[in-house]
This record gives sequence, C-alpha cells and structure tokens, in this order.
Amino acid sequence: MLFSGYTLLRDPHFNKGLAFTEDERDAHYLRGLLPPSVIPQETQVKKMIQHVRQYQVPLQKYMAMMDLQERNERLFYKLLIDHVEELLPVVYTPTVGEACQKYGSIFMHPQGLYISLKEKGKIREVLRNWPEKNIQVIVVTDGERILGLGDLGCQGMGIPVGKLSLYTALGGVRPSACLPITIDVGTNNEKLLNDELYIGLKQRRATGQEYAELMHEFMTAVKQTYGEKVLIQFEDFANHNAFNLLEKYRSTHLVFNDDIQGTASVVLAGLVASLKLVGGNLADHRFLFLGAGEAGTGIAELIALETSKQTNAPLEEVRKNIWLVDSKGLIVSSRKDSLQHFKKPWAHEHEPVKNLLDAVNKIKPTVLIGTSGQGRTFTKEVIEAMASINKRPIILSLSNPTSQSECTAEEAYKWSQGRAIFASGSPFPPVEYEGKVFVPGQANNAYIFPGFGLGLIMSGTIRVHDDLLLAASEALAAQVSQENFDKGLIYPPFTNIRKISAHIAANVAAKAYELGLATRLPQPKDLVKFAESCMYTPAYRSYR
Ligand SMILES: NC(=O)C1=CN([C@@H]2O[C@H](COP(=O)(O)OP(=O)(O)OC[C@H]3O[C@@H](n4cnc5c(N)ncnc54)[C@H](OP(=O)(O)O)[C@@H]3O)[C@@H](O)[C@H]2O)C=CC1
Ligand SMILES: CC(=O)C(=O)O
Ligand SMILES: [Mg+2]
Repeated sequence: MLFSGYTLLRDPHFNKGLAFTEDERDAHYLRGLLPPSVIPQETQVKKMIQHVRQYQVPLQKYMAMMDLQERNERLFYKLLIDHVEELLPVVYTPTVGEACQKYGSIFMHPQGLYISLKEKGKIREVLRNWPEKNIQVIVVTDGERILGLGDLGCQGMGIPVGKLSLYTALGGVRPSACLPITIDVGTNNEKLLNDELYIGLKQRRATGQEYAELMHEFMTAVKQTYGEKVLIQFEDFANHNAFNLLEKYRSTHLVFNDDIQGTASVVLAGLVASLKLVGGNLADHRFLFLGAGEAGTGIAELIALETSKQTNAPLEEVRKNIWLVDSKGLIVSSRKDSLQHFKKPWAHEHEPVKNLLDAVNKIKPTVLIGTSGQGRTFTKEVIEAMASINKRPIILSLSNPTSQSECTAEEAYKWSQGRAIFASGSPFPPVEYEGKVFVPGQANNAYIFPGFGLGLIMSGTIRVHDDLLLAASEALAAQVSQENFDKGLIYPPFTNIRKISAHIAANVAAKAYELGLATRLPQPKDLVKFAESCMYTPAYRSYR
C-alpha cells in the first residue's frame, strides 16, 4: 500500500471508509480522520443500496454509483455483485446511454484514458500516463455508434467504463487490469459541436488515412506497451470502421468486436436454448433480421457457421435460411452491386421487398431478430404476422437502450397472445397477460464478454478464433435450467453470472488449448475451478 492517513482515505483502491479496524486506524494514521464507529463491509453494502434506491431518477442512481466507484472501489464492486440484477440497468444499458448523452454536464472525475487527434505521434506517452502498468483488457470506442443513440463523440466514454466494470463484476477480471479508452477523432453530432459543455474535440470526424493512421499508432502502441496478450475489445464503432478494424487486426492482435462477435455468441446461445421450447434444429428454422449492420450480420454469420458444423452443409447453402432487411428493404441479389461488403453474403434470390411486414409474410421466418437501432419497428401487424405463422414465434428485440428496442416485452406477449418467446437487449420487467406472468430474458452481450475475456486471459490465448465464440455460446446455452425454461426464459438470470462466466471462461480456454492458441502451460486440469480461482473478489483485505 502506498499511502496512509488522509491520502489513504482518498485512494479508491485502498479506501475502506468506516470499515477500517481499530488496529488499521492506529497503524495507518487514521485516528481522528474517521468517526469512531467501525462498520463491516456487509453493513456498508446495506447502507449503499438504500442510498442508491432513494433516487427515483435512473441518472441519479448512475451518478451515485460512479461516485462510489471513485471513493471506494471494493465497496462499489461488492454492491454491484451482490445486487447485480438491480444495478446492471444502472451502470449499464439503459442508463449508461443517457449518461453518455449528458456526459458533459454530469462530468465530475475523468475516468479512463482519452486519446485524441491532439495526441497523434505521442500515444505511447499517453499510455504511460495511466497509473496501472499490468493491463489485461482494454475496451476501446471512438464513440460513433453508442448503443442505438448514434454519434456521441468523446462522451461515449461511459461505454468502455461501463463494459469494464462488468468485466470485473461479472467476469472477475481485476479492476486494475482494465483500461477504458476513448479515441476522439471529432464528432459529426451538431448538438454536441454546439454545446459549450461538450468534453471532446470540437471538429468534424477525421476519416480515411488520418483516421487509419491514428488507429494504427494506437494499436501498435498498445502492443508495445502491454505485450502480445493484452485483449482489445472494439466497442460501438460505426460499421464502416468496425468491420475494417477487425479484419485488419485480428491476425496480429488479440482483438474482438463485441457488437459483431460478442452479440453473435449471446444470441446463438439464446437460439440454441430456445430449441428446447420450440423443437427442431437450427437448420429447421428460418431467420429474419431487421437491421443488417454489425450485430445483424455478425449474428447471422455465427448462426450459419454453427448450422454448417452441425449439418456438414456448406456455409453458402445454410446462409440461404437467413434473411436480412436494412433501411432499403429486404437484401436480395438484385441489390448486390450497391451493397456494403458485409451484406453481400446475404443477398439471396428473391423479388425486391420494401418493408418488414411484407418480408415477414413472404419469408415466413420462425425467428425475428431486431438489430436496427430503431425503436417500435416491430409493430402490432409484424408481431401478429409472426404469431399467425408460428405456434411459438421467437422474437428478439436487441436494440439498446430501451427507447430503441424494436418492441416492448408487453407488446410482444400481448400481440402474440402470450405465445412469443421474447428477449431484449435492455431489460424489461415481467409482464402479466391474461393472468399469467411472463418473464422476459435479456439478450445482451454482457452475458458473454466478461467470461469470454476471462477465458482468454487465464489461458494466455493470443488470438480470437470463431470457434472460441462458439465455445462461449455453447457454455452459456448449457447454463439455462429447466426452471428457467418453465418460465419461458432462454437465458439464465444474471444473479448467477459469476458461475456462468466461470463456465464460459473454462469452455473458451479449453477450445483455445485444443486449437493451440493458449500459451499458459501446462493446461490446468479443472478449468472451471481454475477460472473461479482467478476471479477477483471485492472483500476488503486487511492492512497490517
Ligand atoms: N443486445 C445486444 O447485446 C446488442 C445490441 N446492439 C444494438 O443493435 C443496434 C444496431 O447496432 P449495429 O448493428 O452495431 O448498428 P449498425 O449501424 O451497424 O446497423 C444498423 C442496421 O440497421 C439498419 N436500419 C436502420 N434503420 C432502419 C429501419 N428503419 N429499417 C430497417 N433497417 C434499418 C441499417 O440499415 P442501412 O445499412 O441501410 O443503413 C443497418 O443495417 C443498436 O441499437 C445496438 O444497441 C448491438 C450490439 C449488441
Ligand atoms: C450491448 C451493446 O454492446 C450495444 O448495444 O452496443
Ligand atoms: Mg456495443
């Protein structure tokens, strides 16, 4: 421990507040700096959850949590872990979205590392300014597509900060090993450019070579500073950069894109689990997406990959069961020449179809997935059409935050007369319909990335392979219990997330060893136990 006395009380990594014992107060010059009562961490947790609950406004709850994180990190994580279902919507979606929108006006303490165009040529120095040296995970954004809220520029920092707090709370990665980064190349958001409280560069976004050079300097500096095994998670980049960055760095760095790959893994798990409720194999189902960007095409590709493995049919063949609609209508072969490269594999033979309702009626999907970032696009007519085609339509409204969800849980159940199997990206409360209570699941990549990252880190894996995403997905699907299915859930509740993450980590690591990508040798015998033993716990340590 570096500090004592007054400075110790103001260091969030070591501060315990009133939990400092009598001996610690003597040994570390704390006498008189605290009131005389000694209060254990459990009691502090009880007090803090009451404190957070007293706020009615979600953003105030968020600010109370951020304030705690800045004051007493271990108490923050203990609180978050013990009340994960209640606090996830506060530190993560939907509230984190509003926090990013208002980041300039609620900004108190800087969190994470800001790398802007001003730091071009000096990124290694900037990384050296960060107080921690042993970094294992970086979540990086350039803020151009924050949830479904669009370009929030530098204020996107709330996302890497939130994602990394989940790496610790849900996946057990030490907080000191986590580094949130925002790359600021400007913003095209006029409102922010005209806001005197905007915290970022007041210029329009750099593109092309200027953008690529800054990102390349960043990627190189990260590897030089933290080594080959630092995990870089790309988050909430706009799709015109996201696919290129992933393609460019996947063979030289340990990277994955959460929106493309993490989301794919979590959705595949939910679909595999839902087969227990609807029957058949993946190959027996037909999938329709609203939204053909990162999430949509990422999920589509992983479904195709898994189906192809299960059936031995070529990828091109199984892709034909998967259809996507973008802002111009159904993706069909006549549009091929004008499509972005990530949409081309999905341009199947079909007459043009302009809107979603017509696409549902023509394609007759068994599964409808919303990845459009556009709220209320699964209309009554669309859900009714799904319900008329299927006994149990599977409907996933993945767009975040809640305002952008393609439909609400209530709408999905009501318009399908209680027959829909529904999950959403942001949480919805249980719904009562005709005397029955329906519990909607949360299809969010938060189930995957913490355990996935832990699995990579604990095995010293050096590259991400698609089979690792399949391994994560398989482990998650296996954690859905009969009790969950009985409630109509296709994901286990977040309450058990640390156990779930340990299983995901173990399955990912096992696959990495099998593929020869893991460098931590010898391979631990029991990978689940090993994952659990690697996990950070937020209980206070005693200071001598
Ligand atoms: N639940 C989860 O875990 C996750 C959820 N998401 C959510 O998914 C959403 C999309 O993210 P992402 O895929 O990265 O975004 P992209 O920008 O890459 O893709 C959005 C897609 O939606 C299409 N679209 C936009 N408006 C409409 C419309 N009115 N009708 C039909 N299609 C439309 C776009 O069409 P076009 O190509 O023609 O412009 C594009 O294909 C976001 O809200 C995000 O929060 C993302 C990742 C994880
Ligand atoms: C959940 C997530 O990653 C997103 O909405 O972008
Ligand atoms: Mg995201």
